[in-house]
Amino acid sequence: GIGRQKRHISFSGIFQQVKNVIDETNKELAHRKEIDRIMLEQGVDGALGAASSTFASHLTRFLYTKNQEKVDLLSDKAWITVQATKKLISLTGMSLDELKLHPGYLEAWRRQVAQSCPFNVPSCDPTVRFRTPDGSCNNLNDSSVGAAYTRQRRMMDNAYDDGIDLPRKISLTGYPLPSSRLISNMVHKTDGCSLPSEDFTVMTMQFGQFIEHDVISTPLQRDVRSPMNQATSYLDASQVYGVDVDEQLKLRAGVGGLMKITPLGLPPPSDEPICVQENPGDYCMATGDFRVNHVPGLTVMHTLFLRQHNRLATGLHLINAKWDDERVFQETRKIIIAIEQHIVYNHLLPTILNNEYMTKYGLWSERNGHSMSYESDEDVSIMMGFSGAAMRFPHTRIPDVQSRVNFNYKRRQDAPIFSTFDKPKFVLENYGRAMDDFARWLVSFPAMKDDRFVVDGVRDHLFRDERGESFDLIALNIQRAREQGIPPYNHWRRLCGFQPARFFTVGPGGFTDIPVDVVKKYAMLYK
Ligand code: HEM
Ligand SMILES: [Ca+2]
Repeated sequence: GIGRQKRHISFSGIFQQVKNVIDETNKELAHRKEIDRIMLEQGVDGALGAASSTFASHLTRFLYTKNQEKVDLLSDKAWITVQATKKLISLTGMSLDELKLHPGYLEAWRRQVAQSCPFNVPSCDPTVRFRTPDGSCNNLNDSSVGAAYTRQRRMMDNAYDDGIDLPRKISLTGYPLPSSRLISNMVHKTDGCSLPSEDFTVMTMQFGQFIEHDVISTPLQRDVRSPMNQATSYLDASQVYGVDVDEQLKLRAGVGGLMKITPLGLPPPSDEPICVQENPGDYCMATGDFRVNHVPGLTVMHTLFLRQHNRLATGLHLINAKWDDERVFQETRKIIIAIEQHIVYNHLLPTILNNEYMTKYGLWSERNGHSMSYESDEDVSIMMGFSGAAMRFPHTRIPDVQSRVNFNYKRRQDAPIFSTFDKPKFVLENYGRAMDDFARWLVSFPAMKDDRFVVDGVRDHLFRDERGESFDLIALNIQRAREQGIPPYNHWRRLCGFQPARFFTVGPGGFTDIPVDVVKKYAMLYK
């Protein structure tokens, strides 16, 4: 039909067609931006931003856009790519797969889109001693892989309803998917069943969130469904130091390799105050990652690493008097990164993977010396299934409270977790000594069990405001996966070499790794 005819047009014809759709889409983008500008001037978006207790602003604190200019530029290009693809599909009558395989369109597309791509491939000096701030040049074969502000990747095709950018709304049966909140209520509500772990302290949760912020930071990108990562994908303490030279310089003291720290030993104030300041003297803290103020326990982790940096730098400078600020800073940073990696591999991962898998995948550190293993053809960039789903599993480890434990571990004072979100007043209490109290809690009280139950403090009362309205973290997780086109359960089973589940039963042909009571719930939820 039409598709076949069109495939025979000349290359210059194809080139012109691609050019036209891109030009047209550029014009549409300019128009949309003009509308946005007018809305902002008239206060529609502005009103949301100004009222700091609104849900919208709470949510944007968690999925915050760090470098608006950079993210906007990249999002615009991504938006144009998506919209122009849709236009080409309707213009040519070809399917997405046919277009992708068509040599003429592919070539015309590459030439024109690549030309306007704002991303430069970094050039690398293989002799430098230290990691770059943004993670580039770690892999000399592919210098931008894993760098900040590059794309997240997929393990398999996306599962958008239209294969391009439409969030998943329809199940395989053609019926609408159940509401995320309903799933959360039926499967993840504790009903008093959420038990403390018998093996692990709150620190396993808190250190987990801390290192998650080292490797993942998905910005809110309007209209574009293929997220980028604002963090470096490497475990390189970018949540401590930032992801570019400018960020690092802002956080550094400029002498002796030290980082800025207040006289009370706390992180310095941020010039972007995205936290809730309630008491006089409250201030939002600045670290390499903007999420530092989310809960007191997380602020503790940032403070620990900051103090440890300055402690090491002071010592290194003492024994290497000739080293300048830069040298002391970089040598210290290198040690801090090694410490963090050591804890991840030898202490955190074994709380998640059993001995068999730790050994099978060679995850333990060497007992002596260091490992020289490096796989340059391994793509280290964060996978969307990881940021959007798998790495969120420790949400089940979150306790309902954030607690202070006194110096002799005798008294404990609980604050409901929902009362602490984004409020630095908790750690600032008592001239910052409350930080120690929260730290003692992290290492002396249990995290919650790794099960399907999630405490009400984040499942019912996330960002609860004065009117008692709130979010549900688990419903957000489920919804986010649908928005990001993360493939459904059976796709992952196939990818892992298992048969897909065909019936709501346990055993052959059904679910094999989910308890029968949960399978019954799924049978009620899904067609
Ligand atoms: C105090 C405890 C925690 C709270 C209040 C919290 C809250 C949140 C919120 C509100 C989001 C954004 C949800 C969305 O709209 O998609 C989020 C995302 C996420 N959380 Fe948590 N979380 C906590 C602990 C953890 C822990 C312990 C881990 C893992 C070790 C974790 C892993 C993640 C990941 C991977 C994301 C996606 C981040 C991104 O793509 O930028 N969280 N969390
Ligand atoms: Ca990193």
